[in-house]
Amino acid sequence: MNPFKNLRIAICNDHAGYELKNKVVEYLQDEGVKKLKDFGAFSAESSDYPDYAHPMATAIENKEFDFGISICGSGNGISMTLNKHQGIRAALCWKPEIAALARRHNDANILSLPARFVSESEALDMIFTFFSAEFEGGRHKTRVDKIPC
Ligand SMILES: O=C(CO)[C@H](O)[C@H](O)[C@H](O)COP(=O)(O)O
Repeated sequence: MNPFKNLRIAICNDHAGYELKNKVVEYLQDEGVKKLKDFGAFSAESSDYPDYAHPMATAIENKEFDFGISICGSGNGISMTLNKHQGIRAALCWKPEIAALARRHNDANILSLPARFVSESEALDMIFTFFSAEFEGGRHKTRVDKIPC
């Protein structure tokens, strides 16, 4: 089953995530994703992740996209920025099991990847796993509903 064909996915990165982002874009296009928008950065020159993360988060909050993928060196700075937005649950993941749980238990709407700590194939595995998993609801919904402050 192709988990991407009905999805509108946004992607953002900083310089540290630029190379991996290009591989991810190629992968998603090959898989026939319904809609894909790259919010930048568009080069490996030093840049500031909030400049790309905030516009992507706003577009997801405005329902222009179903999900996002964010990539920086450690994955932390970009996740911290995205999670300032009320409608965003960005999950920093480093192995497929955690990516699946981010969807199943946390209803994450952004998969955040640490480009300097995962290989391309690990990243693509996580992407496939994340988008193949579904939120389980139930007790997890009760908890997720308590997150906003
Ligand atoms: O913000 C980060 C850490 O949370 C990202 O990993 C950045 O990509 C990283 O800090 C960039 O570091 P650099 O030394 O400016 O390349």
